[in-house]
Amino acid sequence: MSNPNHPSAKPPAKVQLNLGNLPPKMNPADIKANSSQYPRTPSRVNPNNPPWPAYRGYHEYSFAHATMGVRLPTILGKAIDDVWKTLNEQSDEERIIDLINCIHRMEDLMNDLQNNAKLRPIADDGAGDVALWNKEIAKFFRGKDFMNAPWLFAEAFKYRRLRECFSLSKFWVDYDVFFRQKCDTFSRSSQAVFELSTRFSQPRQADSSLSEAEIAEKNKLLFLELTQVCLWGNSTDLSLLIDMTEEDIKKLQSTGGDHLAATEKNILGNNLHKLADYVMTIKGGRIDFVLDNAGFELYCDLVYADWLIQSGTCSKVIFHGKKIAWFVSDVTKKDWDWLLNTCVYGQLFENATDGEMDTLRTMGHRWKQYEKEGKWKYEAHPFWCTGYTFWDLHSEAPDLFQYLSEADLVIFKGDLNHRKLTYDCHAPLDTPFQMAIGPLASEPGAPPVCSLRTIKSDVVVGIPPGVGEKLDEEEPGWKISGKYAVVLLSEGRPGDKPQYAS
Ligand SMILES: O=P(O)(O)OC[C@@]1(O)O[C@H](CO)[C@@H](O)[C@@H]1O
Repeated sequence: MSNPNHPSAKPPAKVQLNLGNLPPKMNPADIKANSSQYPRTPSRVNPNNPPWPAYRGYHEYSFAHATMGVRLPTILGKAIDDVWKTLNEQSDEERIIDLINCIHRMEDLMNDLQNNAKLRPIADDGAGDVALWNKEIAKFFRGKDFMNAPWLFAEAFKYRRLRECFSLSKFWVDYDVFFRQKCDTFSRSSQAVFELSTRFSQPRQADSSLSEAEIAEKNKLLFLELTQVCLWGNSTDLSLLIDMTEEDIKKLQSTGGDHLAATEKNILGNNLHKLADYVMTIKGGRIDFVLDNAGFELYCDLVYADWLIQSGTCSKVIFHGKKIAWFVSDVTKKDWDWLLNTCVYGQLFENATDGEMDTLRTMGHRWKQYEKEGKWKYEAHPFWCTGYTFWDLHSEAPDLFQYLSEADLVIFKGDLNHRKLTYDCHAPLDTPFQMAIGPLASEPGAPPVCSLRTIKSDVVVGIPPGVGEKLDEEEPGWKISGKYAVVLLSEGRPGDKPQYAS
């Protein structure tokens, strides 16, 4: 038997080798990204092991690290301030005490975040998504904490825990800690709001002097510009830009023609023209938006969707929003209603002229009419607020997949949706979009999918070789600045009948 106490069982003293002529060591991210075992074969892929290596909070080189360590506690701190503000406006003791308990639960969450606690099951608050959350935690994240679970799951988990702080209360179940901020960004966007309303409030008139070919060409050009308005409307999301001045916002939201021509250069993966060619073939169809941010971005989405209806491209537009307050600025039904009603009845913009206010009201009335007639529909499937990526949409939410498969096009807005489409992992920059989104491109019945995304976090795919590498050298912050974008299109398999495991 070997004796562990014998001197020969001790490890040898360290031998120092002089290795000055060997090539330098790769950093861990590069080792993983270059490894030949990626992408993982489908049977080895799961939420803790995406096709390429996951981003995790402890990866100091990634935006995940800054988010988990600094952004999330800051966002939660501001949310607690918001609740105190609400509490100070209350008079009923029972409601006050109930709200104080919500604050205590938020403080517990802050404590868990700051001390990197393990991810625990979601408390049974009676909501339909609890089983799905707890199944995922039990299967893939047992013993994982906020920093070593994949960033996407850990971050989504934080927002579901925040929901739990209120869903366990008696009076505050639907309280949205971000609602005040969301309304505020819209009211601070007056210049861009009126730039669009003064152009688009009047119903579209067909120009009888033009030939069909000329009308088609004009339509295409307008579509190209409106798509850019819709794309860049995403650059002012609240979670990154909370402390922006009015001037900063104006610069980002500039919607003029020259500005758009210049910004097309910043679309690094650019299927914009392919998208336009495809959309021009749709007549009286259905386009779905998987929404991102409330306020100004939603307003741009609505201007875009209004054109899709008026041009005859669509007879129906479906907007997919969130059931609960999510990632600070995501659209909920309350945000949707607020925007439509504020356009018609609001007095948000102190310096606006009566004429400008009229244009906003005209558009608001038309939009509400679309909703009444069923041309526009707001939906909120619970799957959008889970920790699953869209690689699991087909298997975990077959009803939603079936519904999306009936659309002529599904447009996913923003950074978070893009992360979910691509499994939020370290895929090479030139990975084709179809490959990066997996089943949502390859499953029978997969609809045509477009990602309109200003780049605000690490995962980037679908860009030509060499472009990202050059930016890495010249502008190391390019992946989080929101200055660059992608417009990527997957054709899907729309002709094929969806199939589900029995
Ligand atoms: O989805 P959006 O509004 O375009 O961007 C959201 C964002 O600012 O916050 C997310 C969560 O931290 C990141 O994916 C991204 O940086």
